[in-house]
Amino acid sequence: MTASRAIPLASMPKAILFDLDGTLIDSAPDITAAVNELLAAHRLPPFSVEKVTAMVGDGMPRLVERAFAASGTPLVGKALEEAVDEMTPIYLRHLTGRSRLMPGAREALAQFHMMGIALAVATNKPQRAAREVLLHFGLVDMLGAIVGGDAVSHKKPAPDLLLLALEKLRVDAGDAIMVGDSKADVGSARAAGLPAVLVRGGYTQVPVEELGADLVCNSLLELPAALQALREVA
Ligand SMILES: O=C(O)COP(=O)(O)O
Ligand SMILES: [Mg+2]
Repeated sequence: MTASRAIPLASMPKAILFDLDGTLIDSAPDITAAVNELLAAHRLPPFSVEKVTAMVGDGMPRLVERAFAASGTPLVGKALEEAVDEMTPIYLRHLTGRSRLMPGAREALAQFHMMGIALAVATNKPQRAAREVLLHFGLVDMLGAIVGGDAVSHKKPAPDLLLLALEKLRVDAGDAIMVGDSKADVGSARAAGLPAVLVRGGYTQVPVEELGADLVCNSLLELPAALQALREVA
């Protein structure tokens, strides 16, 4: 655990907002299967999980745009919109078969839930997809809100998703923290006025230490103790 800056927490937060892809779940293999099915329908060759992982983080429309661009057939305007529409049912067919919970995800959520902390997921993934994944892994009952990229006009790193989640939880930004894996998570947390915690092992292309988070954890297994320790020094 490394703190790059003192997290401004005098007490445990009233709410914790979690990113989904690369933070609570390792969904890159499913997302890759969806991308490759879409590309195959356009007679384009598949990409590796590593290659697709680098395209994830800014929502499904950007994923589709990046996949076609990387295939040497960039799409814009109506053609891109049509490809995104075509991707929607494909994406929904590849949500959980190859995905796993990240280490400590269930345990961390359960521990915070038991402590009475309100929990939400704020993800750039489409909302319906996010809900289905969380249902599959049996996490929905611990969550006070699930907000997805298509629920707002500006995805992370804009603050909109986090503010919507906080509104649903009825918690002020000053009483909450954001936990994620990438630049968009830190950006959205800064924009919404929340401390940002990053967890290693997600889908960032830039080392997490370089993203300006208040705290970096090796895994979600460390998170409950890390927050407790920060409270004790605050
Ligand atoms: O679907 C994406 O692009 C990323 O989703 P995330 O915000 O949960 O990381
Ligand atoms: Mg993520």
